[in-house]
Amino acid sequence: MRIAYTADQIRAAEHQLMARLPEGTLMQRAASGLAAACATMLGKVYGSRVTLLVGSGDNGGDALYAGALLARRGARVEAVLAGSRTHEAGLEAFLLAGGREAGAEAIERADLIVDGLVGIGVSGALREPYWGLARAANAAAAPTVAVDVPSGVDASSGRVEGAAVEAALTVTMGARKTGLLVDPGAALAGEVELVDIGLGPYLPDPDVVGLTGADVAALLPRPAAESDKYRRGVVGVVAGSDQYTGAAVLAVGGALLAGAGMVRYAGPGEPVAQVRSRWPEAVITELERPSLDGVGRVQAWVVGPGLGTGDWAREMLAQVLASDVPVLIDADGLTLVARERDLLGRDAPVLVTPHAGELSRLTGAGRDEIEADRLKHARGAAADLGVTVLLKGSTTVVAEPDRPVRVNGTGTAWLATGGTGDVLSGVAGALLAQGLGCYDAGSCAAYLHGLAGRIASSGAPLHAAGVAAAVPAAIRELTGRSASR
Ligand SMILES: NC(=O)C1=CN([C@@H]2O[C@H](COP(=O)(O)OP(=O)(O)OC[C@H]3O[C@@H](n4cnc5c(N)ncnc54)[C@H](O)[C@@H]3O)[C@@H](O)[C@H]2O)[C@@H](O)CC1
Ligand SMILES: Nc1ncnc2c1ncn2[C@@H]1O[C@H](COP(=O)(O)OP(=O)(O)O)[C@@H](O)[C@H]1O
Ligand SMILES: [K+]
Repeated sequence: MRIAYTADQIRAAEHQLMARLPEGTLMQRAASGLAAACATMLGKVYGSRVTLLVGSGDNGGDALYAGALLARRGARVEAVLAGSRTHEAGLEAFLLAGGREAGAEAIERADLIVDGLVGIGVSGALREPYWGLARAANAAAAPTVAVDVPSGVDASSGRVEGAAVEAALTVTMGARKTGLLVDPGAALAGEVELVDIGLGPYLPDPDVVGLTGADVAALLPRPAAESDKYRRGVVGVVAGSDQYTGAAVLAVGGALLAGAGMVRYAGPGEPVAQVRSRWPEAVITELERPSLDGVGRVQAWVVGPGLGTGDWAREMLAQVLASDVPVLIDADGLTLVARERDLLGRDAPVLVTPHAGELSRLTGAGRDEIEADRLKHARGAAADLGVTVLLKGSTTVVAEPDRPVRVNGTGTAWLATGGTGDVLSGVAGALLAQGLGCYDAGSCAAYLHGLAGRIASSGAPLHAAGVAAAVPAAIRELTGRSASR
């Protein structure tokens, strides 16, 4: 499990630890970890050119002490002092070790840039001259190592107001920061290396959690020797319409390939014909009118993709929600719920899977605002609606009241293509039907879907059906062949 914390949580832990240690100990630990990471990146330290961007706070102090260590190993280290003041002891140590002060032009001659402008103490958009230095570092040929967080990224949310440093590596102190796991911050952090400064015992429950492949493998249901198709989990899919047939095919495919024991599909003539020809495995009910009578028992429903938003769709959604099993609502289902919130009043669990535009419809917040602070809006919606919210996008986040938000970064931007969300709804539905709760089903589905996207893409365009087809390979990659007994 990768865990991360807000700036406030880190500060509180630091205070407790600092009270037990001689002054400056933590910064020395941070600086030696940082210097070691820079040395690895440089390969050869002696004779290399390192430029430090030094802000007015302790983030700059970390950079200066690390710069001193590199200077002692023979690097030519220059420091651009950007703040109205500079960490005094750090600067003294730096100069004593042979480091030199320089102007912004030192950025261009560097082999490596160290971004110590601002860390967890950032507030708002970078001000000048930090802003200009961040841009110059981004434009330079040399890679940048960010100290603690890339300057300009809000450590607690991943939010970026204005410009931020684009790091090749972020060396983060004590514990990961939430903003390193959530876009846009995550995308700017590059690789993230954690330096242990002894904070562990003082850290509270994490703010956010990222599942690893091993975590997902441990959570994924596997068929046992005595399994049968009913006990493995039956998913019901109510998706597609005469106008949008593909959504039905893709959602059913996601469910089948994510390990459902059986998939029941119910819909009108056109999508039925498509699903029947594409997935002979599905058990299909062709509907003359919007009714679940005679469709049979399921352990979870997926409702909404391509369903439309007219009376038929509304009636199907209402009937699905009147059942006593978990329901995943996506796409058009979310538009209907946004119009009629009372539909969500049910006892059994609900997982909603909006993208930012759909969440905007549900909550009234602007789409850009949601994308800038995904955590806040997913958390807020989960609390307001009393459901589990899986917010899709470049970082997918899964929020449920009173639990750390789960974040997923396994995807690829190639997934931003029509229909991939329909596949995700099927995958998550299959996991719900197999007995996972909304929180686990949502976060495991996001992980598998992202991994399947990477497998399907392999650096080139993918299509949604290809993502569904790659789901078994994603599961195999996580669990190994032993899973298939
Ligand atoms: N306190 C400690 O013992 C430790 C601190 N650590 C380092 O200290 C950092 C936190 O230090 P600070 O609390 O001094 O805070 P920072 O160094 O992150 O930033 C504070 C300074 O940045 C300026 N600033 C804030 N927002 C700005 C903006 N938008 N544009 C321009 N300037 C801005 C403020 O005026 C302030 O002077 C951590 O990120 C980490 O790098 C680590 O060394 C671990 C140990
Ligand atoms: N930039 C991106 N990086 C990674 N994944 C992305 C990105 N953009 C979209 N995705 C993923 O692609 C899928 C798109 O789903 P959705 O927006 O519902 O599309 P559709 O309705 O066409 O199926 C989601 O799983 C989402 O998380
Ligand atoms: K920084």
